[in-house]
Amino acid sequence: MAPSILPTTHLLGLDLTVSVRQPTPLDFPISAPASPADSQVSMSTTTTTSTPATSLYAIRQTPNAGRAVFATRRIEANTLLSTANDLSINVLLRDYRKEVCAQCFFYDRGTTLPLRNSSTNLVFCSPSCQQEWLAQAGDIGVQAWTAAEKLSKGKSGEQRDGDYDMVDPHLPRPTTQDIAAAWESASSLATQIRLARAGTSPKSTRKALAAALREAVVPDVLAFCVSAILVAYQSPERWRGILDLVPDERPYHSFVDLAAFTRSYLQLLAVLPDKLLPLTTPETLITASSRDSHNSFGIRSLEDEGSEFFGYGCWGSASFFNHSCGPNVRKERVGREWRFLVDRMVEEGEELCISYLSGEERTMGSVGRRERLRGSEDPASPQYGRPQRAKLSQRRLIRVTSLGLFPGLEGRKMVPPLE
Ligand SMILES: C[S@@+](CC[C@H](N)C(=O)[O-])C[C@H]1O[C@@H](n2cnc3c(N)ncnc32)[C@H](O)[C@@H]1O
Repeated sequence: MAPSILPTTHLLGLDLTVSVRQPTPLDFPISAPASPADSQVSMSTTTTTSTPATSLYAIRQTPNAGRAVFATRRIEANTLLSTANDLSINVLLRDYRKEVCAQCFFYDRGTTLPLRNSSTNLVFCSPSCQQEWLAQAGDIGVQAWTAAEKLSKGKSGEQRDGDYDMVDPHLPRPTTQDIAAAWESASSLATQIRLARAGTSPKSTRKALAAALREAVVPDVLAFCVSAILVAYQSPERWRGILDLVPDERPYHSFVDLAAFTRSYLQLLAVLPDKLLPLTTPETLITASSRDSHNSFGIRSLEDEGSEFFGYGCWGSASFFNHSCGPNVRKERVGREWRFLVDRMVEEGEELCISYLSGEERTMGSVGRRERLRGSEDPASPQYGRPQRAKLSQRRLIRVTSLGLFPGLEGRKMVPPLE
């Protein structure tokens, strides 16, 4: 039966121009590099087609929308298709760190949660969530998050990079060459910091380390990088899941964004536990950004149509659904899991789609939705016409609101919801 591809495109009149990536085997070994990889600024760009363990659907290549999920038999309405419990890279926005449980993302309309871990500054809704988080993080995770928290808090209270928050979202996205050059230019400082950490350091290398620590911190970017490095270190299987996702070769939405990542890299090189240093590399961080960009799900409040955007995360197994504005699959977050349920009866061979939109976007007109789904308004850009996922980046959303492009939505409580 012929697959029904791009239902939304027709509904919205979108002119999507998404290139098809051929599935190829994974080429990125998970093991730590033998030596610091500061001169490697490449990312792994291959994807493979996973085989889900279900008789309900299969993932297949489509002519013009990459891989997609197709029903392999008739499925009744309200059938649970899959449960994604493989949260890997994720960020809980700093502004919400006292209000959202770091384990199950419970949120009670802005109430500060009762249990706080003093070294990481994370809060929990219950002792069991706290214990579960600690067990999953392990000693190395606690050490890494403690080090990041110290950096974010700074000696004189909270540090914020003003430029980062205020950047114009319409600035051009860095090209792949810009990205390679930025990471390359961080490499000599990185080498010095590594030498200083190894204790074989003349004064100049110790200075490099001190300089990295004096730079302004962007806590949410730092958290993204810590999370990525920990996934790469602790969960080879989940990291492979990340590698399997469709990459965005231009994941940084501005030069300020790119600089925040290279700076976070140097800062983390200066403070993370020794064991994590072999994976604290441009390759890890570029790979993480490139996969996160089109594959993250927003983590939102469960009430008020998800008006509170707490953060975002990658659930590798959930990232093969394409977007439709008339989806036949609905998604529900239950704690750290996503559940996908068929909304109406589907026939064998039908494409199973979710909506990438949420909150206010669901009630937007087609023009507004089309704008939200476009990666770029520049037809020359490879992002042009590409549907973008939720967060696409919380960083961008925060800036959009701070620039007042959504009048009345200023302030972090009113970040415009995207999914
Ligand atoms: C989360 S991934 C979905 C799975 C993806 N197609 C793959 O091959 O892995 C999101 C990406 O899929 C593509 N996509 C999703 N929905 C689409 C649609 N309705 N039409 C065309 N491309 C779509 C876009 O490239 C988007 O960036």
